[in-house]
This record gives sequence, structure tokens and C-alpha cells, in this order.
Amino acid sequence: MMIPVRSMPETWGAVGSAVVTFIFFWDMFRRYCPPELRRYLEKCTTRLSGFLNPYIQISIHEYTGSHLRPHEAYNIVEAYLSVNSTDAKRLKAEMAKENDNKLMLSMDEYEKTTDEFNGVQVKWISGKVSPPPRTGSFSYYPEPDRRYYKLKFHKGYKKMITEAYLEHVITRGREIQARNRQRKLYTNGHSKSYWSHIVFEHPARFETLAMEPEKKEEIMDDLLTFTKSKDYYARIGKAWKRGYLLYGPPGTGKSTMIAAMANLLDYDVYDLELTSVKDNTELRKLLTETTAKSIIVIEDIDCSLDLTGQRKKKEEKPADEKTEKVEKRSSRKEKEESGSKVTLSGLLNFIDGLWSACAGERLIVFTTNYVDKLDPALTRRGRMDKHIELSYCKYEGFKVLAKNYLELEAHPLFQSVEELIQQVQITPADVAENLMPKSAKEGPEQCLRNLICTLEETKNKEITKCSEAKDTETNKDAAAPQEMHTM
Ligand SMILES: Nc1ncnc2c1ncn2[C@@H]1O[C@H](COP(=O)(O)OP(=O)(O)OP(=O)(O)O)[C@@H](O)[C@H]1O
Ligand SMILES: [Mg+2]
Repeated sequence: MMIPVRSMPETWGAVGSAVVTFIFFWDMFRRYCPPELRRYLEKCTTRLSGFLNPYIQISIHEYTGSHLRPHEAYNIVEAYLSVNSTDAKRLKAEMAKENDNKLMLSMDEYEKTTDEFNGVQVKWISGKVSPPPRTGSFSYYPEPDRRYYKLKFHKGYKKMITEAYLEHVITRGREIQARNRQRKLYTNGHSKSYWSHIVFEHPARFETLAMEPEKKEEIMDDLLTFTKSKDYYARIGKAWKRGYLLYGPPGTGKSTMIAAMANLLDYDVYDLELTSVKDNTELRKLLTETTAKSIIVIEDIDCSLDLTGQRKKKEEKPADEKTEKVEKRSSRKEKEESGSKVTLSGLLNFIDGLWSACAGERLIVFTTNYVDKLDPALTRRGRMDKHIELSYCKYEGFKVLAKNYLELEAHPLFQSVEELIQQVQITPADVAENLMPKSAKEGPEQCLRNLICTLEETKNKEITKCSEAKDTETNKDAAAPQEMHTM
């Protein structure tokens, strides 16, 4: 018996007519089938395909909404996959977002990679779609393609993947983003948009800070513990923030320490100039605009809160501190009543109340030269968690500065410095100034001699001041009985 064998053109012809027949019947069905039945059949088909396909797919698009806002989740996943797409073969390199100095690798379009979490394998797929054609307008610049990532996993692990795994991706992705980005120093008062920023590149580190080593260790420990305490703060029901009050004479390293803090924690810095803030509403807006992982700094809080429009010069020490304090209070009260300026209560309200509404780790740091001038409401415990005194330079501090500036760890002249530095009050800024070579000819020894000279001069000045003060005291004492006598 002969089996009829169809030629290629015959086969194609049969397939073609089957497709045409299917399209015809499908069209008839769509036109004349009652909508209820159609909906029911569509539901059944979706259910059937869901039943047959055991995988779940989650899409994360680059843009969201009709205004095409960038989707933060996409950037986080991109950062996560830049490190975790180990079996992807086609990668692309782009400049890291917010950092012009770093290349970031990510999966190229239509590439796949697998990731493992608690023994479960998931698949990441990258892709892109073309934007819909524009209607009504013409542009020479075509819209770019819209990229997306798809996460595919077995439906048996839905709970674990959508909860624990995605949380893991977000946490790791954010950490990678933080490592990649350039940190920023924000300042207010320059533009209408409130905060303007520049790249924050301050070389200060705790290691180069002149300070007793134990105190330094304690502060670093405190900061690092804070950054790891997300769960702890959540458990005790407290906002994840910490307040520091840095106080001490000018030139003792308060601002330098803030930079060292930011460098240690990889935080942005918001330098809040209170005198430029119009009122409490503006203050609230500024503070709620700050991002997580940041330090909000209010320098010279004693001057800033007395908002007379102009910041006092530090050198202008009040002739009569008491009168000044009273003036300050009354002027502050005026401002509070008129509501036209930032007030102490506005600031405190934010720290205590609104602050709690802002998620994410934030430090708030106040600095002052005169801690006893501050309103107790501002310094009470619970509001400022840690009070740190930065004081005059001691021998330990000098050794750090000598290492920084002269690359010296020991020198025969160190002994003279040690003896003198115990007897005088000199700020780390002044020590640093002396240790800086003034010309190319000045070597480390000359710098040390310059410092010794300054220390001796300061010591002599202090002795003269002391004896003058003693003389006036004795003169007063001597004059007193005479006056009494003449009465
Ligand atoms: N503890 C320190 N360790 C290292 N360098 C310091 C220290 N203190 C001051 N300096 C040096 O002195 C300079 C001035 O210090 P800084 O601006 O930090 O002082 P400050 O306490 O903030 O002063 P002010 O009260 O006037 O704001 C810094 O640039 C730094 O080089
Ligand atoms: Mg300062």
C-alpha cells in the first residue's frame, strides 16, 4: 500500500488555510458571542494557563505613571544585579547614577541571570519596550526605549520571594547604591528650591582627628551602633534618629568632626543655616525634604536661634552676658508671637514630633561655642542624645597632628612639646597652623620649633595675664579699707 507523501508547498498550504479558518472563526466568535460568555471563557483560559504554568513573574519598570517618573525600584534592582548577576554573559557599563567617577556594570538587554535565596532559585530577565507612538506632536528626538526587569520564580515560593527575598534585594541594592554614589553637601538659602548641593569631598577622618583615643573610639562606636540599630529602634517604637551636641571653643574641631562622621557613615550632610529660614513652615519643609542616611547640621545654634536677621560675629563677646541673654529671650519671644521667624519651639517641635514621621536614619548635630548659653529645652537628655566636648589640644592630640602634618611619630623635640602643652590652652587649629611648613625650606624640625615658640609665648602671655589679674585684685583689696576709712 502506498502512503501519500505531501510535498512542502502542500504542507504550507494546509497550515495556511488552517490559520485563516481559525482567524475567521475567532473573529466570528468575538463579534457574535455574548459578552458574558466571552468573559467567562477568557477567565477559564487564564486560569488554565495559570494552572499549567507554575511560574510567577514580577515586572519592575524603569518608569512609572503617565508622566514617566523614574521608578526607584528599578534603580535599586539595577544596583543589586550589578553585583549579583554572576552568570549573565552580556553586560553593559554605564556611569553610576549620581557619580561621574564610577562605572557600574549591569545586565545588557534581553539577558538572564539566576540568583539564589535560602536555597530557592529565581531568575532575573532584562528587557525593553518601545514607547507608544506619539499622537498629535512631532519631535526630532525619539523617546528612548523603556527598560524593565522581570523576576521569575516558582509559585510554591511566592510568600518567601515577595516578602523576604524582595526585602533582601532592596536592602542590598540600597547599600550598593550608597557605595556607588558621590555624597552631597546641601545648603539652604541660595535658591528658591530650598536646598542646593555640591559634591561632598572632605578629607577629615576620625583617624586624623586630634582627640583622646578613648573618646574617639567611644564616638565611633556610638555612631556605628546607631547605623546598625534599625530593628532596635523599631522594636522600642522610637524614630531612627540621634542627636549630637558638639561644644567647645572655636578651632577645636567641631566642624571637622561632623565631616569625619559623614565620611565614616557614608552620609550626606545638610548644613542648615537657620538665619536664612523664613519661618517655621519653611523650616518644616526643609527638614522633611532631607533624605535618609544624612546628617543635619545646625552650626552655632546659640547664634542661630537668636534670629535678628543677622548672625552675630563670634568675636563679639557680650559685654554683659546677662543682659544679652535677657535680650535674646525677649527677641525670641517676639518672633514666636509674630510667627514670622524660626523659633525655638518650631525647631523642638520638629525634632520631637514631625521628625518621627520621617523614615530612615538621620543624625542631627548642633554645634556651639557656649554650651551654657543654650536654652535647657534644647539640651535636655532625650533630645540631644550625646553631648561631646571638644577642647584644647593635649599631648595625644598633638601626636595625631604631628603624624598628619609632618609624618612624624617620634622626635626628640616631642618632650618639650609635651611639657609645654600641659601648661597652656592651645586649640588643635593653632597647633595645626604651626605644624604646617610656611615655605619649602621649612622641614619638620623647624615646624616643631615654631610650635614650641608659640607654646612658650602663650605660656608667658597667660602668666602675665594672671599676674595682672592678681595685681588688680590686690589693688582693689588695698583700696577697700581706705575707702571705708574716708567714709
Ligand atoms: N581636633 C582636631 N583635629 C584635627 N584638626 C583640627 C582639629 N580641630 C581643628 N582642626 C583644624 O583646624 C581647622 C578649624 O577647625 P574647625 O573648623 O573644625 O573648628 P570648629 O571647632 O568648628 O571652630 P568654630 O567653633 O569656629 O566653628 C580645621 O580645618 C582643622 O584643620
Ligand atoms: Mg565650626
